[in-house]
Amino acid sequence: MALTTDSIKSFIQYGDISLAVRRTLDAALDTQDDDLVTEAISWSKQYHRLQNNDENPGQDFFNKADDLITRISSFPSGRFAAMPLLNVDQIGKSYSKGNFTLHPISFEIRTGDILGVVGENGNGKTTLLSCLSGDLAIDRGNIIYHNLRKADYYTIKGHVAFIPQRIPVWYGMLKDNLHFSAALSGVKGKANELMVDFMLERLNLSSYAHLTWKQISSGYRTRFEIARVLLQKPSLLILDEPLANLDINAQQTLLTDLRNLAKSVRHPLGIVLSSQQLHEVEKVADNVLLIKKGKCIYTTNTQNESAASNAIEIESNAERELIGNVLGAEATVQYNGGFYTIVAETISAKQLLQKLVNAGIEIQYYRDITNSTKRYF
Ligand SMILES: Nc1ncnc2c1ncn2[C@@H]1O[C@H](COP(=O)(O)OP(=O)(O)OP(=O)(O)O)[C@@H](O)[C@H]1O
Repeated sequence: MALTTDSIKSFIQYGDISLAVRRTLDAALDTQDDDLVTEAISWSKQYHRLQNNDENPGQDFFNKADDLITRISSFPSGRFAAMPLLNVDQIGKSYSKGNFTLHPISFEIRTGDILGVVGENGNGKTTLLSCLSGDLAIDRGNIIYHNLRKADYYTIKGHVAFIPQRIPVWYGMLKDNLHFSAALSGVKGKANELMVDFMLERLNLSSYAHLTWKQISSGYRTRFEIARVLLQKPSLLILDEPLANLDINAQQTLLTDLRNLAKSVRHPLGIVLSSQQLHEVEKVADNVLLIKKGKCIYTTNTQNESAASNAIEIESNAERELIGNVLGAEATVQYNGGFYTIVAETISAKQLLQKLVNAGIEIQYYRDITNSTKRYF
């Protein structure tokens, strides 16, 4: 576990304590040593207590970190190996009412993969996700779930977890629902207590454990739902717009956590998530599908062959005419209400930026979108 513990040490060194705590919990779980997991949970609780009281961690906190890191690193590193999970071959779907059609689409997902599904409202993201989760029957094509012997509804449901955009109401306390969820997947007795405690800490829900659905915000309901389905150990986790109810920090935390969860040594999984937050999704996804009017018009897996020009996106108060004059015939400039999209075939994204800066144009925001789905939005 030397690699993992080295990164935890560096998070602590640079003050990224929250990240260090989350990674330590994951690494402790990967050791499968219950005592170590219990101690990591209590260390994490100490951190959250300090945070809630606006206090800085003291020496005892860092000593405990050293102790946990040393013990975790004495375990052999498990090896993550990507395995085929799902093959989606030319699937399509129409509804009995209305005109919408999801046109044939193909892709594959392996354990450890994150697939981002992006597109504007009403373009078919939820439809595609519901086909993958088994909630909607497909009209054509084939989905192969590699580690299932049968692909009937109940078997798929035991293997694929789907978190909808609007989290359904649950009854009773959050903690009891988690115990129930773990029990449904066969985790009983002490192991159930440990795993629920772990999940509450891991998703920073411990101080909400005794609250009900009505008493927590929509962002926390999303976190609760993630904790609940993870206790059922799915091999494919599908999340419909999970970022929608989260603040910007929580979005980053969730995406980094999903990245790590997918490649967990103990329980690797595939993840599919839909979102409007294109750039955020592109940062963590292995492949991004852009769906427009029910058609997959772009995937990042094929972009390397198709990106024949360079593109940047900038935010600037400069007039379009001035930008156009500075760049001349080498680039086309488009204004998209707030942003300029600039495309050029012969000059690189960096050179485009350089020219603008050299001409004294003030730029509030810049992004190289040469290989981004954003170009096709
Ligand atoms: N049960 C249904 N019967 C008929 N049409 C439907 C049904 N469900 C969805 N649609 C239509 O299918 C299209 C795609 O909807 P879908 O929810 O898949 O899009 P989306 O990209 O997820 O949108 P959003 O980002 O708003 O959630 C829409 O035009 C919607 O009206």
